[in-house]
Amino acid sequence: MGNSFGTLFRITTWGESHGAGVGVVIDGCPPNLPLTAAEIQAELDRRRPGQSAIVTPRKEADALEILSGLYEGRTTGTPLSLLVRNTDQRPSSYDEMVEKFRPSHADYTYQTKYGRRDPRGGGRSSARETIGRVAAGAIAKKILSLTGGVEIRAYVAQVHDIAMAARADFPSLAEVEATAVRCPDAATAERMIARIKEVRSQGDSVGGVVECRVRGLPVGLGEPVFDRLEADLAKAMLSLPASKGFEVGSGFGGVQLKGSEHNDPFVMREGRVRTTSNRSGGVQGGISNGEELFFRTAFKPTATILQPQQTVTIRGENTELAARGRHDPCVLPRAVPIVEAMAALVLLDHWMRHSAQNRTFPF
Ligand SMILES: Cc1cc2nc3c(=O)[nH]c(=O)nc-3n(C[C@H](O)[C@H](O)[C@H](O)COP(=O)(O)O)c2cc1C
Repeated sequence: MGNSFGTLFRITTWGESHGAGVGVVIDGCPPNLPLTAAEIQAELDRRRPGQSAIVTPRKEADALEILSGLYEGRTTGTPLSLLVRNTDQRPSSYDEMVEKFRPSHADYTYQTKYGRRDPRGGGRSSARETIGRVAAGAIAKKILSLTGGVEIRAYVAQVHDIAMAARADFPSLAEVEATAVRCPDAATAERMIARIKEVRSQGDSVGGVVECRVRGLPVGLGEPVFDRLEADLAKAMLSLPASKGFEVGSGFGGVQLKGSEHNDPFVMREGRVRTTSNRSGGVQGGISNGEELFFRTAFKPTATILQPQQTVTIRGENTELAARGRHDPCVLPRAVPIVEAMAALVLLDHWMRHSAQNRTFPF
């Protein structure tokens, strides 16, 4: 229940923030894929805490161990089990949270639903859970790139009220990784970093928007009804901690246009059906149309802030909480590889479904 994602390329994540470790079991990975721990580690390093001055200082190497599913450097087609041990736990930072609910975090709802919870760092609600998603997503990304040259690029497009100008070309990975905030526009990135440092010094936090673009997708991924490509992407993105909004293509902005302004005209180009604009964001009728996939995910300001806030105890008493512990003043820079991983998981799963239905039989 609730800990698995996907249909043919299926993952189950496990583990808590301050338990022994976190990880993922991947079912359905094709056999014979060349794979090393180092390739997966590269993606985990983009997600890990302590990587820059604007993220949580928790010191975790997030060193990956592959426990199963790999033999002589290639996948075997059997379940892959990937593990990252927790090393820098300081559960005493969370003593107050045993009794007091952090406003806008998961404490109250978990406590009420289950009658008990692991208050050390949020337990399962901690973003440490996303390590398993990023590890599995690294494998999905590799398969997608080998299969059809699919490239997935997420980046921070907005922090608080600082937004980068819309960009026509596909940003390179080097541009995204060039600054600690992962915004490919260097001047905007500087302003974002300054804002994050400013709110952090006030014991406060800010949110923002991650944009994601995918090129090299074939026409045909997705379903016309419930499992529409954008519906599955929306679920993937809204399943991330702190995400609050999802839009594909023109999104909410599209409501300001008329149909005549919003439609993407078709044109024949180099023997292929293309569109001259992309307000659809690469999806029409729930199915990829071969244009660039484009979607945006909004993340709220980090819930745990170091200022005193009004709250309630588990015994129902009004009280105040000034949180301690190590927190991200803005989750956006670390959310980038997580968004890419979830996109890869959705796209590979739909690629496998599409292949199974449309390419298996000789009629
Ligand atoms: C990369 C990343 C890092 C996060 N770091 C923190 C953090 O340091 N402190 C915190 O309170 N929340 C953090 N969060 C968000 C919480 O996990 C999330 O707000 C909480 O689970 C409640 O879920 P909700 O905000 O979706 O309702 C982070 C989220 C992401 C994606």
